[in-house]
Amino acid sequence: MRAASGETWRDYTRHAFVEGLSDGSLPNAAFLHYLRQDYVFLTHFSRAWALAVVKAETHDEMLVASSTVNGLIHEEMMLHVGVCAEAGISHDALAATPERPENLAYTRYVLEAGYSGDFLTLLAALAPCVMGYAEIGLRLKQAAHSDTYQQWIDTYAGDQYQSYCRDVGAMIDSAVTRRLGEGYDQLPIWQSLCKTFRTATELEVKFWDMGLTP
Ligand SMILES: Cc1ncc(CO)c(N)n1
Repeated sequence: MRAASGETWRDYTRHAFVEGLSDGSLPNAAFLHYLRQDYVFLTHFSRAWALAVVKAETHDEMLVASSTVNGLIHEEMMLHVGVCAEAGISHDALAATPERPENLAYTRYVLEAGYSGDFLTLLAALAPCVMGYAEIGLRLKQAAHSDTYQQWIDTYAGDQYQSYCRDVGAMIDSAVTRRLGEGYDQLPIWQSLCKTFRTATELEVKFWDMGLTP
């Protein structure tokens, strides 16, 4: 799916916002604005992963989907609450953040994939988020020339997040072959799943664009 998304994957994982996190040149106001939007994003994104629990077929799929829901709500969202609290933004203020249209477009796209699509369509819409941030986190950990955004980088490069990413990847692989068989990439449905993945990746690019325009 990543290979089929072409340039878009690079636009997402090498975005100017990401490079600003890496070298510390990202203005703090842009970072906090992004974090506030991302908190709202994660609220809806957790709901979309909860739909994956509902649409799963096996206990293994349910285990991975429910762990992801748990990680999003108990860990990733709490990181945002903590960083914002240090910057003087209360939990109430964070929850009251007005949602930007770019944010709304992305999360509702993913939720809609879950409401009207099957399990694989939902996973194709969810995958760029988890996979992309894990990839960005690892690269920045190796390349970062500044410690300004170290906590953010460490979160996504850390063992916990990387292990979520591996579990989700393995679960997607087995969910695809379970439903479509080994020759999955010869089927028309595969093209449609790749298109969903690519659209979600484009919406990640728009999310970073939004981050740069507080
Ligand atoms: C927009 C966006 N994509 C991916 C992640 C990773 O969970 C995130 N926190 N926010």
